[in-house]
Amino acid sequence: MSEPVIIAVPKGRILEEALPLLARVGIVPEPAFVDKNSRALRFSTNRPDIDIIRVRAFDVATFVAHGAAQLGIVGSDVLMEFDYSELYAPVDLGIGGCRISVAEPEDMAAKDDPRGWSHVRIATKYPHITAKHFAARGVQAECVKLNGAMELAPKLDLAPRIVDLVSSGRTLKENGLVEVEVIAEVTSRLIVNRAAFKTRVGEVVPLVDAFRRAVEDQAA
Ligand SMILES: Nc1ncnc2c1ncn2[C@@H]1O[C@H](COP(=O)(O)OP(=O)(O)OP(=O)(O)O)[C@@H](O)[C@H]1O
Ligand SMILES: O=P(O)(O)OC[C@H]1O[C@H](OP(=O)(O)OP(=O)(O)O)[C@H](O)[C@@H]1O
Repeated sequence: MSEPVIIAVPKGRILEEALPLLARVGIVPEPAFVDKNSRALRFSTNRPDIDIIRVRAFDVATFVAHGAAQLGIVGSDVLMEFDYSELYAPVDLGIGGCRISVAEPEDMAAKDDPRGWSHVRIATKYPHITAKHFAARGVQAECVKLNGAMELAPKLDLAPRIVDLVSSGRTLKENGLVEVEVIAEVTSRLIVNRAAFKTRVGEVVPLVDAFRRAVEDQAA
């Protein structure tokens, strides 16, 4: 038998929604996958031809782009940030819904006019998305790269504004910030390594179809 197809899934919040979706596709990981005490990173599934690896959200795209995994589940925010040409994203999975937005302190927003900005300093995990968003209207964005807790930046004078993911808005509110611009809506996508799509077509195409059907059945 050939090597199993590897599906990369993020270990963060998408995982909770990804597990029922995988089950609808007919893929059930071994019990260690959901065992918080397990330190394993690669897991077998009920399908001998499919293994799952659990990696950080940003790394899902890297593993799949380099062909270390053939498929992956990842937020469209990550795809926008990295823009890997080796990735094909054929299915919107309809999970992990949120948006990527610009936010600033409430008191600042009351007097601020985004149309007057010419240069902005932004704390973010997404410097590429941020720079592109502002460059499109001639605003220069100076980014301070953080990996989390961006909401702390304005009060601690690291940067007056942030670009981060927003879902319920609770994190912004509890940190005295308000959303001033939505950059993009975000959902999770199924991604496929372009080379694997050709070289392992017999394994990859039925899987992509199964994910597509699982999403359509859920929506119906
Ligand atoms: N508030 C949210 N609501 C819905 N989806 C979200 C939200 N925050 C993040 N996501 C989605 O989940 C993905 C992973 O989220 P997040 O980066 O918060 O996970 P994480 O476990 O903190 O990542 P890591 O620790 O690897 O940096 C994001 O890329 C995004 O697509
Ligand atoms: O609008 P809300 O519903 O409050 O969600 C937004 C929060 O969710 C994400 O963080 P996450 O909880 O994944 O933690 P992180 O900071 O470790 O990425 C994001 O970075 C925001 O902080």
